[in-house]
Amino acid sequence: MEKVVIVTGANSGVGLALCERLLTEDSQLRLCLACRNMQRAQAARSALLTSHNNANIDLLHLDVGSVESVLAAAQEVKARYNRIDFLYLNAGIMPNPQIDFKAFFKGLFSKNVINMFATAEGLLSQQDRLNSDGLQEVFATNLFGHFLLIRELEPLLCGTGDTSRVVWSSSSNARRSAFNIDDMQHSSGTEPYSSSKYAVDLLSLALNRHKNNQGLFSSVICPGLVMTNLTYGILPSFFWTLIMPIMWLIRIFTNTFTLTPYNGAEAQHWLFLQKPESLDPRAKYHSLTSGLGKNYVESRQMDIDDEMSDVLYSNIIELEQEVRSKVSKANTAKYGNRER
Ligand SMILES: NC(=O)C1=CN([C@@H]2O[C@H](COP(=O)(O)OP(=O)(O)OC[C@H]3O[C@@H](n4cnc5c(N)ncnc54)[C@H](OP(=O)(O)O)[C@@H]3O)[C@@H](O)[C@H]2O)C=CC1
Ligand SMILES: CC(C)CCC[C@@H](C)[C@H]1CC[C@H]2C3=C(CC[C@]12C)[C@@]1(C)CCC(=O)[C@@H](C)[C@@H]1CC3
Repeated sequence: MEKVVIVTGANSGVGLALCERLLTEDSQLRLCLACRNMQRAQAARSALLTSHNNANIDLLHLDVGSVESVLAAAQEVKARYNRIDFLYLNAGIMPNPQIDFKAFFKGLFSKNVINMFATAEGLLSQQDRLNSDGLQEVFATNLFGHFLLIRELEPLLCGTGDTSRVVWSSSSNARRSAFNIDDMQHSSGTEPYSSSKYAVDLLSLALNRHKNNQGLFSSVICPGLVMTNLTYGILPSFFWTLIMPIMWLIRIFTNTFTLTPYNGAEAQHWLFLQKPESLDPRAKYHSLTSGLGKNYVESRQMDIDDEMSDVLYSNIIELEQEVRSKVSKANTAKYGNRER
């Protein structure tokens, strides 16, 4: 039977490279590119079809940062497919990143230098804002929209008789100290990216606890530092190209500088080939590239605990209920009590 695979944010970077790799692995796939911009999605589809001309590639309009878009996209998915084998939750943003150059130069001469390059700890801050649903944009995009999508697609992910998999794109930048359970959207901090990725780690653990018995398995990956639109938002692409030899040098010491989207998609590709029962719910699967350019995957234990992950799960379910009731009130105001 053909596998149904959905990839969010599939039109560029690691998501697009993953699609390419999955089609090379399994030419019978039914692959769905879930993107917010249909022109870019169409371009990605055309690019994939040039190397895989008989591939089954569908497009889906999905803005994970918008509740209305997630609900509409989920309806469309349920109309098109009767099960989902893999849901890659890859879309992500890091808006308005700022580098703390003072901390960078201080870090260069400290014994923590390798960790600094691998995790960017203490180097980056971002400016977040509220979106039109009244949610913090980074939280809404990197976490909540994807969670709502899973909830909407539960009939296709849970209890279909087969196992289904969700694979979250987290980061080695995820840090417990950037996350506050009393402010899960990170409305009053300066590290919304790190906070949202730490919340992803917690949520994946909770999903496994709540859904494994229904056949749904959740995993978390980090693609390493990859040259994509996300990193070109931190420093311009010409600068990254200029310092590429330095990056290859650093790779010898950290292995986390995967640098190309193809290398970055190693862990997502590897997970596609694994049996869900063999995976560790407390592990993050890292794409790594050695100094000699060899790709491999390493699982590392996440800094998470059951209690916090359970509290976050309940808080997010609560937020989901609030959001749903807002949507239903807005619909009643717009259409009256008529069936829609
Ligand atoms: N690059 C890196 O070094 C690292 C990346 N990651 C994670 O990997 C994932 C992929 O990022 P990467 O490939 O690097 O970056 P890109 O910016 O190249 O890709 C991000 C993708 O997500 C899409 N996207 C963003 N916001 C939304 C939205 N609201 N709805 C739907 N799609 C959206 C983008 O679409 P559009 O083209 O329309 O903007 C794009 O296709 C992210 O989750 C990122 O956090 C983790 C660690 C390191
Ligand atoms: C290498 C150069 C000489 C100088 C680059 C300094 C910084 C801009 C980078 C050092 C570590 C990088 C890093 C990220 C962004 C760019 C750096 C801060 C990430 C935060 C990008 C997104 C992620 O999710 C992380 C895994 C990256 C961790 C390392």
